[in-house]
Amino acid sequence: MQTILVNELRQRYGDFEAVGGISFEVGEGELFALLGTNGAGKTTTLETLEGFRNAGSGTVRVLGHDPYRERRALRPQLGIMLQEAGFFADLTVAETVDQWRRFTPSPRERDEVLGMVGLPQQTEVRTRQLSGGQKRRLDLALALLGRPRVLFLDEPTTGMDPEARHATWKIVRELVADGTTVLLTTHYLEEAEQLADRLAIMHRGRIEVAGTVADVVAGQGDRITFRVPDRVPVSDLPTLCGAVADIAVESGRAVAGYRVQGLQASLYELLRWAEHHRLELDGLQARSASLEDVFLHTAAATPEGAVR
Ligand SMILES: Nc1ncnc2c1ncn2[C@@H]1O[C@H](COP(=O)(O)OP(=O)(O)OP(=O)(O)O)[C@@H](O)[C@H]1O
Repeated sequence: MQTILVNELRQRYGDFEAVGGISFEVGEGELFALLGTNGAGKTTTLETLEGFRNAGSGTVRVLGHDPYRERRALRPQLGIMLQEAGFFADLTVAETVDQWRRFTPSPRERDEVLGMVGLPQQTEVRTRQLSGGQKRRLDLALALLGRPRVLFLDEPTTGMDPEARHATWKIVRELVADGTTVLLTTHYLEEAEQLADRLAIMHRGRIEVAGTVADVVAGQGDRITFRVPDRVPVSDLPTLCGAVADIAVESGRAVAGYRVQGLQASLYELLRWAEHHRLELDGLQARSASLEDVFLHTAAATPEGAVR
């Protein structure tokens, strides 16, 4: 049995289809990241899995349960970190945790969860006085109180400084190593690269690409870029193993960018061309595709407002 199963899920808000028939599965102890452009439908998908919304159509299962209809059975096994924290501003951190402990079966001790998320010094601070990153950490502490089998994290590290983000990644890695299944959404591609066993990139309600980071990046080609030399008209730039240059302007200079299959042969052609024309190639870079390249390519493929 898959811990999380989504099959042909569709969700509408009135006439607007926010999720347009997506499918994916997450196995026990796996971390799956949902990436996507703004408004792609990630939170709507997460809210459906968390049992806050009934599936418009399609099938959704978490630990074998329908999360909306069987919420009562499922809820104690879930940890949920929403995008916006909803704390009582006048309660202290300790009071907030204590209040949540009352509603949680066999909860972790207060000191244990605050220690896990790195807030042991803040017990007497009122929640309204916490920084944005500390609020996210308190939110994570509350999601971990019930030792969840499945953890939903909606942009868990937004507002955190790099140190807090790395500390949070460490906590999440340890939870996954202990067998917790995690579904997270993030806008930080590095977060997905660091944590995800598998990921999916959503755009306008659809999953455009999915797999391991290596799967997703494979087949995207490598990148060669350089500043176009002043005396070379753009129309005279070479093709590299059949690839044509895309021209971008950076700091007032034209930059040629090629998406090529296989760096070595393409670089060889480029360097031979430069040698032949006695050109120095400023800012020459050659590298493999990154998750960011795939993300930007996916977002550009069907821009907002375009008809599919
Ligand atoms: N309650 C609602 N009523 C109407 N439209 C909504 C509602 N909630 C979300 N939407 C719309 O549905 C689409 C998907 O929203 P959703 O919040 O799921 O996207 P997201 O991928 O989480 O976006 P972001 O990365 O910006 O948080 C958006 O266009 C959003 O404006």
